[in-house]
Amino acid sequence: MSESQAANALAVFGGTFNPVHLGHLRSAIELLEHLPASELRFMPCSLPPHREPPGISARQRAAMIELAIAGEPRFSCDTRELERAGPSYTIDSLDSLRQEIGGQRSLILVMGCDALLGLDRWHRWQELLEHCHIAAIARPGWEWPRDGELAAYLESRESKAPELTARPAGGVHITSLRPLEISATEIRRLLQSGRSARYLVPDAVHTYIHQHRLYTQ
Ligand SMILES: Nc1ncnc2c1ncn2[C@@H]1O[C@H](COP(=O)(O)OP(=O)(O)OP(=O)(O)O)[C@@H](O)[C@H]1O
Ligand SMILES: O=C(O)c1ccc[n+]([C@@H]2O[C@H](COP(=O)([O-])O)[C@@H](O)[C@H]2O)c1
Repeated sequence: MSESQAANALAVFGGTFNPVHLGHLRSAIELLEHLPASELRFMPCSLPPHREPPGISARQRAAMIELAIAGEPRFSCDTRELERAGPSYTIDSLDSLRQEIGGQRSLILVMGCDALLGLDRWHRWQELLEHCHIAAIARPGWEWPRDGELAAYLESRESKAPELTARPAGGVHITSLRPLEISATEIRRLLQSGRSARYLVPDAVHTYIHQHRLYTQ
């Protein structure tokens, strides 16, 4: 594979993004440059398959992503999960992404290691790596799973970054990036208790949250 093909990898960062914050954004740019990928798409889910429905609409969560990424040409917001009814299963999105980009381009699903540790509870989880690679961001305190089916599955597919960009799918790469201990839960809690979430989210997201009176109850 040529260098230009390798640099053409597409990274997709799925999440509830309720709201998107600087932890997501900084990790995304560091990961994009580490892999490297030519573009990274944030893919907000509509109905999270595995947790309570977010209190605000998927359109509002996507609008905040659009505000957060404005001016960064390597980032975009992929709204395909907003167009589907029912739970936003990642396998369905990967199917649809493959139809869009074809079978040859490297496709890298990005997640935090907390999400990776629950991978064996995802819908049709053992098919995910037929469609994509996984790049997982190691967060402080994270440990590689020691035993069980998931541990063996991940270990047998562990790959270095250049292996992810050299083929379309099938590898698992775990990398430590600058740890920013920010969570959407903490942001919602701050706002619910009347405190400020400023400087944990981009200013434009902060303004949007206040204009739309989000997370106040
Ligand atoms: N500070 C962070 N640094 C790196 N990755 C993160 C960070 N926060 C969340 N992630 C990852 O981003 C993805 C989407 O996360 P999500 O939208 O649920 O954000 P969150 O902050 O974890 O939200 P919540 O607190 O509501 O669970 C997940 O794979 C998660 O592991
Ligand atoms: O497909 C599934 O069964 C599945 C189960 C749990 C989580 N996911 C996806 O994992 C991503 C991270 O989820 P979350 O809850 O950390 O925002 C998000 O894109 C979810 O849709 C997907």
